[in-house]
Amino acid sequence: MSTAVYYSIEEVSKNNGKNGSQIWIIINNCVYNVTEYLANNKHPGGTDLIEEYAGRNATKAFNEIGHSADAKNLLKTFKIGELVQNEVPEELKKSHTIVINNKNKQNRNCLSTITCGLFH
Ligand code: HEM
Repeated sequence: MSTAVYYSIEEVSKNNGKNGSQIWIIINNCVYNVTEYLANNKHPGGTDLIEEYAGRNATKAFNEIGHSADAKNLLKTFKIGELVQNEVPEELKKSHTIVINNKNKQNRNCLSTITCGLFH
């Protein structure tokens, strides 16, 4: 059973940290809520670098820095959903698919898995 939640680019863009909104970012085809992470000043690269992508696609920036496996694992903990399929850029559809446990879901079915092209 799939528990994936899908967001449109438009919906993500509303969560840009302005007017008290949360801060969501897109990396690959997934949506992450980084509000708390930034509020607690936890990013080793600084808050500003991520804030620049608030409500937007940060895939290129995230990948180009060459983040560690630890950083990618941390990122997974912020996942709240995925982009609606017809909005996933073509080049990202080719990403390899991995299966991860989605710990953020309210759903008690903790074995339910979702796919996300996070790693190559
Ligand atoms: C929520 C998304 C992100 C998470 C969880 C994250 C996490 C991390 C972590 C754990 C590190 C320490 C080094 C490592 O383990 O690779 C790091 C470093 C860094 N990150 Fe991110 N990062 C995120 C997004 C971004 C974005 C969008 C940028 C944009 C350019 C960025 C730029 C950097 C830079 C420049 C460093 C190096 C800092 C230094 O060594 O002084 N990060 N990030």
